[in-house]
Amino acid sequence: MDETAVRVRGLRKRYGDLDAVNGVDLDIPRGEVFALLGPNGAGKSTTVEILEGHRRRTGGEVSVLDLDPGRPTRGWRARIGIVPQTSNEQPQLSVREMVRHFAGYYPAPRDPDEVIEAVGLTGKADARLSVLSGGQRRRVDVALGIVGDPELLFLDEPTTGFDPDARRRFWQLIKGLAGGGTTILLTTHYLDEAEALADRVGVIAGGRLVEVAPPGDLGGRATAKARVRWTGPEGPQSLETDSPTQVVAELGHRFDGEVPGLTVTRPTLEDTYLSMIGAGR
Ligand SMILES: Nc1ncnc2c1ncn2[C@@H]1O[C@H](COP(=O)(O)OP(=O)(O)OP(=O)(O)O)[C@@H](O)[C@H]1O
Repeated sequence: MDETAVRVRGLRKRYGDLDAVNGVDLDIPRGEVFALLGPNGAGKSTTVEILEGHRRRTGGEVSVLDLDPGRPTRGWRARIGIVPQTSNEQPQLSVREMVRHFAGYYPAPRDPDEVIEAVGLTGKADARLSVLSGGQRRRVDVALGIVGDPELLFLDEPTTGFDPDARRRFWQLIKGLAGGGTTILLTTHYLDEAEALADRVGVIAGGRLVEVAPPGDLGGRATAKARVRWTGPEGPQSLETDSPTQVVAELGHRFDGEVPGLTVTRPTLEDTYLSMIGAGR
């Protein structure tokens, strides 16, 4: 068995004159949680849909769980789970009926009630989908994506519409799946989500992967200088430094105690991300 779950070389997708995906190379090892970040229209969904076997590519080579998704088989489909950006559920069915119905498509599904519990919908198991809130429906989508006990799970903007508590619970669920060895590829607009979940993040802008790195290293964050700010007798002061601890110690001496207005900051993932996609535009 290949230890690479997803292998992409020179992937291209053209819509008329538009190069929506323009030469993407990517390897995702088995067991990794990989987050694809990028602004609206960057090419995230197009890339993911090609990997899922739901969209034809214009060029390049793709292997997903050792198979070309351009020629999917039934057996291969059963090994992947998909939470698409928009779902087409049957509003007249209950949550339990829907999850059971989907479980029937897979050779070795998870227990539907356990899956409903995992997404926090036990109290709504008998409710029709038509009466659920937007965030609750999204949780049903996640349940349908995992009920087949997939080796590889695609999540396209999975927590859009979730309240903060539901997002945290969803993150726990994803961490649990990842801990059990499921490979996960997610797209998201939430930087905190990428930071909380992903082993590595790929930033895509204008159909190209601008960078792939662990969230802490993205755009040189790990080695970025810290900025120390304080207020001196001459007014607000600011200094960029590799050794903020030393600077703060010296300031402590100079002020003989508390340093007025002292802050030490490094670029956040959001700072880094915004400068990266700014450069990619
Ligand atoms: N079926 C299609 N026909 C023509 N153009 C398309 C089609 N699907 C997507 N596009 C275009 O391809 C580009 C990439 O779209 P894609 O949906 O992959 O972006 P995305 O990164 O997923 O964006 P979002 O964050 O808004 O979901 C966009 O400019 C979009 O308008």
